[in-house]
Amino acid sequence: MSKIRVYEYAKEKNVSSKEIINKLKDMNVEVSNHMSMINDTAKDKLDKSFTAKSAGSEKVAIKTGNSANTSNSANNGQNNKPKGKSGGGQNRSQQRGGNNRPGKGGQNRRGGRNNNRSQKPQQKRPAMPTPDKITFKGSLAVSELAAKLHRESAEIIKKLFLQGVMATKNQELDKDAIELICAEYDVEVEEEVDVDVTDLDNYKIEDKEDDLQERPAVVTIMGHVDHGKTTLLDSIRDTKVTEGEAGGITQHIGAYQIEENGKKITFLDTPGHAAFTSMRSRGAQVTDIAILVVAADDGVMPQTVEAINHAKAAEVPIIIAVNKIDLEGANPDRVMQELTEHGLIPEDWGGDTIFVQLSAKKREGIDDLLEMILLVTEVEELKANPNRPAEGTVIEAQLDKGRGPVATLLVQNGTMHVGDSIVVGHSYGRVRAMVNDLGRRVKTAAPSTPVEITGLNSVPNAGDQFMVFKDEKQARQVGEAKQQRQVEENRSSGARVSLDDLFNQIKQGEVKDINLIVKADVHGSVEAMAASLEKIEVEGVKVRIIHTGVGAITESDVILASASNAIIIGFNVRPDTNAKKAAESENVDIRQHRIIYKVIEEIESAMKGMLDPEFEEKVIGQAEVREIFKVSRIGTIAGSYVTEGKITRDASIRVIRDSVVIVEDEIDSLKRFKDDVREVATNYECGITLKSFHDLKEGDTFEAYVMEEIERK
Ligand SMILES: Nc1nc2c(ncn2[C@@H]2O[C@H](COP(=O)(O)OP(=O)(O)OP(=O)(O)O)[C@@H](O)[C@H]2O)c(=O)[nH]1
Repeated sequence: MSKIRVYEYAKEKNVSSKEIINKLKDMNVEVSNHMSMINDTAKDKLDKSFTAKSAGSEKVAIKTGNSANTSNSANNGQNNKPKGKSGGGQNRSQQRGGNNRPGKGGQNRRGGRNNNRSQKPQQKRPAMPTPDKITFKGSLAVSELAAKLHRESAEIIKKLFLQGVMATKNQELDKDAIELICAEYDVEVEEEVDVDVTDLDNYKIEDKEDDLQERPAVVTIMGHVDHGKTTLLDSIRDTKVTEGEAGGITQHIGAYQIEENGKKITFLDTPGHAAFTSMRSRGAQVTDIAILVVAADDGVMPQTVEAINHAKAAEVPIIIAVNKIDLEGANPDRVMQELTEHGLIPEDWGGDTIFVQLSAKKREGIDDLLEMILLVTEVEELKANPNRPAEGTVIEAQLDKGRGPVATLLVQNGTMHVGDSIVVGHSYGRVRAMVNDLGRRVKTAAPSTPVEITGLNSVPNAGDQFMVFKDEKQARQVGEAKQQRQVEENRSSGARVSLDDLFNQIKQGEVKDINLIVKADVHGSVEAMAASLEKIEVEGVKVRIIHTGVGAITESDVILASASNAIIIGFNVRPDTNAKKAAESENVDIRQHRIIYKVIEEIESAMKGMLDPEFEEKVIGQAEVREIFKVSRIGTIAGSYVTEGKITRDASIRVIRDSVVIVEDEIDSLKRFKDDVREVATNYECGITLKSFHDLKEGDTFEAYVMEEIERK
């Protein structure tokens, strides 16, 4: 038995030694380098793999009609046989001999075929085995499908033709056509779909039927204005929540849970159907049962009908609470009658709608209502798997000054634990602390439980989906990808909210919340302003304060504004240089004010479409105070250096100290040396005195601005 070294074999086959080493490794034959010996068994295997390979390459040769090349390359292989190794193994000489002895073609298929082919090239193409399965993305051209099936395009074209489809080689075939053709060859087809890493649906865990357990119903109370939604929610909470929970302080977290006959019911504590609908518009379905409150003295009103339609669209069972039956003018029968017109027919009248008569104010009939809720819950067979990572929906979220982003989450499946890694809408983090509706810290939250959590890196939106990930790293990756996606979407949409076109965007339904970032010089102002701004509501559009802070407007404020489509309000503070640049490139609107009511007025009138800025402030230059001269008769002269733009005699001046506007004033005198001048340009020194403010300090900055009339769009 003779042996051959890797490099020799490689040379013989006209391939690199590396390729041979890899092939041997694939065959589990250990070789250390190109000098290693290949034993006979391994060589046999290698020979076979080369035979198979060359059979495959023949297809190409035939296709190009260049059969001579194929034979040449076979010859080359022989010619490259290492010298001095003539005894180079019987195997080799046998194989080579195969070429010389066509009659024994079976020993060397390649050689045999080559010879045959040179006689009858058209017939000799070997059929590559049809694959068991092919994969594709989107669509395939006929030629691509042919290649995947190891067939000629003509064959596929013919098959298509027989199926009544006229196609050319380059024609794109859709999924159906691909499947049809593959079915003829008994080949399985799999469509490769790009997985969207930001889509939480891709991470959803399917529960086995056996793992599902009963869960409490999540109930929303809807109805017309003043029909008693809040009173009903309050009376349910007051009568039930504190029972057995002595000392429990109810807390408004957007939802609460009560217990009736040993069973829990979760109420979304957001009166009106606004929450219900806005969540649904985000694709979140949190409600299992809708309670429709109708005042017995008022009957069916426009919002009652709206509520019915929303509940029907969401395919949520409706229980009618006929409220205020304590009133003299109460007429429950009329309510029932009116509701039949909307397909809600009481059981007594042959329908299947549950009606409960109650007085939310007098707390009568509450137990009946709860009993009916439990009944519907049973019928609906509401289930979840508590033994898996949690997922659900954001009920409410806001930024808390002390605790950072705070979100009330409704766990809809699984159980949430403190410490869980979580992705919530576009934010993510680890559940730092969980508080229930009684204000108590809890460690776990089972299905249908509302909990308030902290630990997120930003404020999510109501209606956002959340999901707990077992792997913290994965949670972070998904969260970061989602955040990045949002930044890109906002950037590409280019439709940043600016106060000037806010009204149009509201009208077109593009804006539902106005996100604001509030920066001010002192805590008190931030708080006062945030509180007043949050109260503004025009046409159902609300102000949402997503971030507040004390100090200059920074680049990170601008980036946050850009990512969340927010407007920045600076109260007595300015953007620093980087923030200015970022705001320009990111197209973020920064509004600067010195009087609180002006801020409120501006936002409110912008929302009403009445923003009418006829004049706009234009900053024309900046100067740095380098030296202070106190002159008894004149006051304080600020020896200044113009760093940007120009300072003009008639400009208004803001004095900025540590990024905070400390005063606004007028120029009293502007001098170059001893002369009064009308303006001083960049890189020139000048002496400035102000009309009323004299407490200037070295390092102060003068910002010069003029009011310019602007053209309205
Ligand atoms: N007599 C009587 N008055 C009630 C009853 N329920 C509510 N009210 C009164 O009706 C008025 C409106 O009640 P709310 O609970 O604020 O009504 P609402 O539907 O939440 O109203 P909006 O929040 O404005 O949509 C209040 O003055 C309540 O005291 C009731 O059962 N009987």
